[in-house]
Amino acid sequence: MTDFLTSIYPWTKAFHIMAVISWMAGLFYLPRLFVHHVERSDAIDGLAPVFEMMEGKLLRLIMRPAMIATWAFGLLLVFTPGIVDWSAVWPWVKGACVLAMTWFHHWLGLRLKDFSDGRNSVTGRQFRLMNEVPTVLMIVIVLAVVVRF
Ligand code: HEM
Repeated sequence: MTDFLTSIYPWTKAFHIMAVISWMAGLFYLPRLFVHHVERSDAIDGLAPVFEMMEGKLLRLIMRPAMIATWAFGLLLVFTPGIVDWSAVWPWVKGACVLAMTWFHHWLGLRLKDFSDGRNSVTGRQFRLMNEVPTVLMIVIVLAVVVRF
């Protein structure tokens, strides 16, 4: 099994990176959609359900499968022999940031449910601030895996 994981390592990493790009695209865009949902949807009748449809499709059809694929390929990389040196700092930093990114994904899902239940209480400004969370985490993760401090 470990020989097999070693032989497919470049493929696993390639698909991990593709999944990461897709997941990140959604994590960056969904909070932006929420900003406009909060600030603009009262201006035009029928706009709020259009936002909800776009947000729901982004979350369910792109972000959720991409998050699952990121985790699946990432864990295959973890189990590939010789890839992760647990005595180094970077895997722990990356692990903590990845857990925070996963929490952020679920936080967005809860906010979407609030919108569909008509009880959103987060302001556009707060969504703008939260939009920085995946940016900061992404910077730390990429530095951790590439620079390997
Ligand atoms: C979801 C759980 C994740 C796990 C378990 C995981 C695990 C791993 C592992 C073990 C590697 C292999 C490092 C190597 O080949 O030397 C890797 C590579 C990589 N990961 Fe992740 N990762 C996860 C999520 C993420 C996220 C969220 C990002 C970006 C925001 C990311 C970006 C990368 C990049 C860019 C590489 C390639 C680094 C290189 O070329 O050496 N990963 N990941």
